[in-house]
Amino acid sequence: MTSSKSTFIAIVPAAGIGSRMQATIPKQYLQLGQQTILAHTLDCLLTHPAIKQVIVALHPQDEYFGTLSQASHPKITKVVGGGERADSVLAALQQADENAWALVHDAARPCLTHGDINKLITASERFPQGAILAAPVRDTMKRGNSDGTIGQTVDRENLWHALTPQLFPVATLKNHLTEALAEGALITDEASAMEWAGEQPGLVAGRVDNIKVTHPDDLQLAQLFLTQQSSQ
Ligand SMILES: Nc1ccn([C@@H]2O[C@H](COP(=O)(O)OP(=O)(O)OP(=O)(O)O)[C@@H](O)[C@H]2O)c(=O)n1
Ligand SMILES: C[C@](O)(CO)[C@H](O)COP(=O)(O)O
Repeated sequence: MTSSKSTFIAIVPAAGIGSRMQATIPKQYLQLGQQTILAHTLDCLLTHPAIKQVIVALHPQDEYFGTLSQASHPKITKVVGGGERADSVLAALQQADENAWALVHDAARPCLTHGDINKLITASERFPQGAILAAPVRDTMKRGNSDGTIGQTVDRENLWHALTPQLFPVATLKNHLTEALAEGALITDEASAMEWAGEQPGLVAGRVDNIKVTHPDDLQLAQLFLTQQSSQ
């Protein structure tokens, strides 16, 4: 359980290639207004007063990070990421203070706000096993058949979109993630590693504009959200 005396670090998995974005460069380095997607994400984390360190996992052949003004920030630690997002997160956890709490946040989510970070940190005082930002599903959900037809309607009661940051104790997350990956478990977010180990992280309702830039049309949406945020 976090307290006002807890130490918080951020982990930013930024070692992906952004294949679904169909861009000529990794999507985290695409321009979003005045700076890149990753720069926006780092600015939010670097300026939050409770975050003491930001560990960024980079692709081994990354040739862009060094061009960011944030690269020389004293709070930044770089690590080499892995083949999957979970491997990149684990590489960062290896460099993290075992007594700290880690806010793991996708580089590809540049619209994160301090308000949502504060909400997650405050809520985690109620969730000793950690918690994640999430958004309740608002549409009727369908599971499709391979032929393109509707297979079934999925009950959307208590169905959430998992967002990031996801906040967990470094030592516990590192142990569970290591074991889950060694067992070949499918781990697409930090909470799934904790759930794999039998933990029950908390769900904290977050902003729906905290989108993950994944497909080409997400870029314009992220720009709109950032413009709206800066005018508030
Ligand atoms: N081996 C990987 C794969 C992904 N990521 C990071 O995890 C976040 C979420 O992953 P995703 O949106 O899937 O990014 P990509 O893997 O780059 O996208 P794609 O799946 O379209 O290739 C991104 O910030 C990405 O940089 C990472 O650090 N290491
Ligand atoms: C961590 C995450 O953003 C939560 O929704 C998501 O699982 C990342 O998935 P991706 O396929 O690695 O983008």
